[in-house]
Amino acid sequence: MTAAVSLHQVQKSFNNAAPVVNDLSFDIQAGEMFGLLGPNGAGKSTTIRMITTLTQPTGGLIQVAGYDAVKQKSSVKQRIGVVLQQTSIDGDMSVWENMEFHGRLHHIPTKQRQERIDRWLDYVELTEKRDDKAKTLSGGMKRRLQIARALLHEPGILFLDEPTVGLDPQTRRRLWEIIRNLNKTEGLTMLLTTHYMDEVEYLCDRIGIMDKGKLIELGTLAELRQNHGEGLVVKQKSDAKNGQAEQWDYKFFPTLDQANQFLDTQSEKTGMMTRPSNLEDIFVELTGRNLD
Ligand SMILES: Nc1ncnc2c1ncn2[C@@H]1O[C@H](COP(=O)(O)OP(=O)(O)OP(=O)(O)O)[C@@H](O)[C@H]1O
Repeated sequence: MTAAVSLHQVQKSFNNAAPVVNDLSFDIQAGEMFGLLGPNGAGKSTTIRMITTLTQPTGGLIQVAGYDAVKQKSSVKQRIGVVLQQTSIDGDMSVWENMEFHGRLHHIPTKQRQERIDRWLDYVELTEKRDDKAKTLSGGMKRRLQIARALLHEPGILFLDEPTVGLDPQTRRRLWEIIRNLNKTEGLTMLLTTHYMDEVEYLCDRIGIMDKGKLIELGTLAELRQNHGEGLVVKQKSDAKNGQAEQWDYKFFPTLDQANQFLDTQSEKTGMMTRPSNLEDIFVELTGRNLD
């Protein structure tokens, strides 16, 4: 079976400097919701820009729906929808006009275009705003408009770069539901990048963790927890006096039971506790860093 997206030893350098994406290989299967997680500067946006044909890799092979992302750009573009951080909507055009303009760019015939505009505006709950100027929309509504617009030519694969960055928790939840439904109900294959752990935990079937241009971990959350340990003993290193941040030591155990047993054997338990491990613990373990 051909993967929906396939990267093989992909590399990207700017101006002959050290690569910002290095030897990156992974596949995304049709219907999968894949999350690329990493701190700022890890190379996530560059990766998504290469897969969506906006930036050319300096090495390796990228295939999307079986087409080469360098040599068969237009075939790739027809099959993908893209919502990047800097994707622009025209603030002086109405919501409907933004959709119409995009539909015309894709040469979608009039009747089909009107039907799809209605369908996707309804899907992202913007029908009531169709005649409002885009600049009057809230941040969450703008993001929903970008998603509706990216779906107008009915791509099979959707790319979302940091879809909920800068949005308040309630607005993020609402977007998550839309994104999840697009994958689970509409069957879209999706790649999203984020530096939010909860976003990945909630939405993604599989997770790739990137750091410094490299893929350092790949699997389902359950697999990552199994690999690193499902139980954790946490010990406070110093208290949070004088405005200092609390510092913690973590020790992974294969299961929570084993973490509990370890704690029982300790004569001095002050400042120690056990809990199930999560993605953030694994990320810190792998990179020695917290995500901001
Ligand atoms: N056009 C460019 N020219 C030179 N360097 C670039 C260019 N685009 C990105 N970079 C560098 O590549 C590295 C990776 O950036 P990238 O935006 O891909 O990371 P990211 O993981 O998406 O982070 P963020 O969440 O901040 O966007 C950074 O060091 C960045 O400065």
